Amino acid sequence: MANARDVKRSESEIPHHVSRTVGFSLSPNMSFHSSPSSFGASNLTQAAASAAAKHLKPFATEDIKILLLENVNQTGRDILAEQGYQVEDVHVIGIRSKTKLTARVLKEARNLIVIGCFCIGTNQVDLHYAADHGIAVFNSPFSNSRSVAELVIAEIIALARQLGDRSNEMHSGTWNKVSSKCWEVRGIIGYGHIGSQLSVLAEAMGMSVIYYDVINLMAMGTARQVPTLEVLLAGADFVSCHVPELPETRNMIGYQQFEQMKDGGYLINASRGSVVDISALIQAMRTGKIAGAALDVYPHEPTGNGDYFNNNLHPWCTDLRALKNLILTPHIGGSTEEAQSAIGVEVGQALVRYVNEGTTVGAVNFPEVNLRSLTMDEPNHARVVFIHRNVPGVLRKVNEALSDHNVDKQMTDSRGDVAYLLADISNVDTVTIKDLYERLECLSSRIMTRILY
Ligand SMILES: NC(=O)c1ccc[n+]([C@@H]2O[C@H](COP(=O)([O-])OP(=O)(O)OC[C@H]3O[C@@H](n4cnc5c(N)ncnc54)[C@H](O)[C@@H]3O)[C@@H](O)[C@H]2O)c1
Ligand SMILES: O=C(O)CC[C@@H](O)C(=O)O
Repeated sequence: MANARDVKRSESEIPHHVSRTVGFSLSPNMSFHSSPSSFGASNLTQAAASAAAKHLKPFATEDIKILLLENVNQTGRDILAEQGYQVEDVHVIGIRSKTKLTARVLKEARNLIVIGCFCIGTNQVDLHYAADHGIAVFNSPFSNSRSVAELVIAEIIALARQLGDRSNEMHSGTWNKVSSKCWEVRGIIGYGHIGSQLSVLAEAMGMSVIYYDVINLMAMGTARQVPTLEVLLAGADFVSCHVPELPETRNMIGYQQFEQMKDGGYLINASRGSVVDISALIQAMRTGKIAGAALDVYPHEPTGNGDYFNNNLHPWCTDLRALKNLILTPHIGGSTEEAQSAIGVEVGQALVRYVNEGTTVGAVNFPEVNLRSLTMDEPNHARVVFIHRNVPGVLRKVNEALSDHNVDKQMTDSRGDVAYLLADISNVDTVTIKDLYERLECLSSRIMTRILY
């Protein structure tokens, strides 16, 4: 396939109103998606497969868009394309927490300009590689925080009263009315979007809240920040983890940390599976050091629903399943109708703004750059998006390239090695845009150029 990241559609393909008001990208020299050789190969096997496939066309196959990553062979592409499917390197990918977009995968997505993580966590994407290749990444930073906090509150009460075990016993026909080791609740931790939301709910229930965070954060209500993780572990009855997956948070709660917890304390992890050492948890629960735990996330999670703990993927599966007063949920912290709908709107809108207007507000790997939207009243205007290496002298060269145009407004910012420039120019036509595009593409600092008009 041709590298169509900067060459999206022939101008004649773009309806006039779309190119003007929505600003689909880009250059007037566009159009060639597949090299002639892509469709030229013919051998018997392929011809037979295509002929067989032709019989099976139950619907408008051209409505089906297929994303092929990781260098799928051209023969496969051809068979799918013959069906009328749109086999493309897509410009936009939407994922949740399971799809791993590593550098190896992203390398194959040659047209990709933006990734939408329809969730909070972005650890599944190589953010650095993406930024370095001009690919913006958006997420929804707090649309499911409330849902996670509510789940954790439910788990605190369920663990303190051993509700899971009592319910399981009743389901299997056993009446076991006990009050031993069943408590009213006191104390918790964590302090980002979710931790602070949890803090508010917990205080409303009469719990006293202490939290530990690597940065100083304003306490909600009467919550109190403690200076170290050790102090927190020694002081909390319920330890609830709400940190991102980072090298520093890997096995943040392990053998030593369980030792530092109160005798008969509880642990809840609804952040990422790498944060808690599962073997250490199993030992702490077996010895009675930990009276109960709730896990929503695991070191390795499946890509879809179905068999999980039965497949012996994890050496600790059987031990974990046998433990009493352990609540196991399948990564459902943020899975409520309200959260999913809000995430869909938030990330969907961010993607549209980025693709149509170049706005990076909310991006997790780019500097935040925004310009007032172009409107229908501004004919013959274009918006230049120039993503480039953050090195000296680039702006002078960009402004030289822009100097044939009237620059109405311009904004630039950098984040680490990558800088992002937006400029609105007027008095453009397809010839001058093409020329400008080519001049910008020739700059050695260029990562990606888009011109929206
Ligand atoms: N179970 C689910 O369905 C679900 C839903 C949403 C989010 N999550 C996970 O929860 C995580 C937290 O979400 P959030 O919205 O509260 O994130 P956030 O970024 O708002 O807060 C994270 C907090 O952790 C702190 N932190 C980072 N490293 C730390 C360390 N080493 N020690 C102590 N504190 C540290 C940060 O300073 C920050 O205040 C997300 O990254 C995501 O992985 C899970
Ligand atoms: O819905 C998901 O897949 C992820 C939920 C959660 O872990 C998040 O990061 O928002």
